[in-house]
Amino acid sequence: MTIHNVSVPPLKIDHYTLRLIEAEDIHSIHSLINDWNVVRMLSQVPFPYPKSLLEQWIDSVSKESEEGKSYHFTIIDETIQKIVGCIGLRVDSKDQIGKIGYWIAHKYWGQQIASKTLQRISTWALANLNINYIRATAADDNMASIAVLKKCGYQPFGQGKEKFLARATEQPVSYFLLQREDICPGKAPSMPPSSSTPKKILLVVAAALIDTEGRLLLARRPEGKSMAGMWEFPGGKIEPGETPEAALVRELKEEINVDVSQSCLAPFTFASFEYADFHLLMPLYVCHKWNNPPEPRENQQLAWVSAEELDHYLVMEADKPFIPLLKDLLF
Ligand SMILES: Nc1nc2c([nH]c(=O)n2[C@H]2C[C@H](O)[C@@H](COP(=O)(O)OP(=O)(O)OP(=O)(O)O)O2)c(=O)[nH]1
Ligand SMILES: [Mg+2]
Repeated sequence: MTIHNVSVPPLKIDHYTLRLIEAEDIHSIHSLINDWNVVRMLSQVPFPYPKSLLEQWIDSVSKESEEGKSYHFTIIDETIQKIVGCIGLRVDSKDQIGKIGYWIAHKYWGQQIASKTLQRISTWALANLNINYIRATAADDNMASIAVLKKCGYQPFGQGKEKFLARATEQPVSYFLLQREDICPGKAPSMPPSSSTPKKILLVVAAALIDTEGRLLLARRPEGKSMAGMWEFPGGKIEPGETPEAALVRELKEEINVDVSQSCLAPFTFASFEYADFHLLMPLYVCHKWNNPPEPRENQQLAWVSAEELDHYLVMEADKPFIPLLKDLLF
């Protein structure tokens, strides 16, 4: 599937840059991680940490990142041009979960590097990888890490015990989970649900563009939008005074540079779905004819998807009932 070809630009946050770990990083990383203060909080790392073992690890994670199985980054502080820690996650595509881990060198503790970079990588991962959740584990005596996870929106979801190699014992640990809904840019905290306050109805219009090979176009909500990383049908909100068809013609031009005429939009079905903050009412049109090949204008990924492939895409909750109908239409 196309969605595994993730390009990984260096990620920036304040004066920190996260870039994929490279073989040459070994000396800096080894001098920073081979420290009891750091290693005692990492379950998989022995102490002392032989350089040869680190070399093997860097080698294996470099291969894994080419295969889309894991993404491990060095954190560089640009003001001093030095590596200050590492952060990364392993992707479990079957369960659509990313398992995250990080450490910051002892001399750089107290600068909020972990929370800034955890926030950055979590937002990137949920928007760009084939995952729905990120899971983290912290030793119960790692108060700093637990505070970082909570600050970044991770929710505790259970406890257990894990072997910590450096301590040569099992340690009690807490598990944390971050869901896409926990990252919502610009969203005001929602009021507790109340059955007496009706939700605002949001009118949105969307299109299933179908090409001559019988595939339909999905777009991925880009980083910065709510529910980033979920796949949807191109379209958007109907503005006051607009007809749904006029809004869809406008949205298709704005989002994917496609010219369609209103007469080529055939009403297909609609979604009526209650989200936490609003009730979505969204007509879906089918369209077979347009000008200009679709191109992403909002930094979103686009994918032409066949009926067989549809189930592999994480579509917006409201769109799920469309899938069997569209499969019937495409076959
Ligand atoms: N376009 C689109 N929106 C959908 C789909 N399914 C679904 O739940 N939605 C929701 C997500 C959003 O809450 C809302 C549409 O918002 P949007 O962000 O696309 O709106 P827009 O294009 O006007 O963008 P913006 O200017 O507000 O950023 O409808 C879908 O298949 N397509
Ligand atoms: Mg839109």
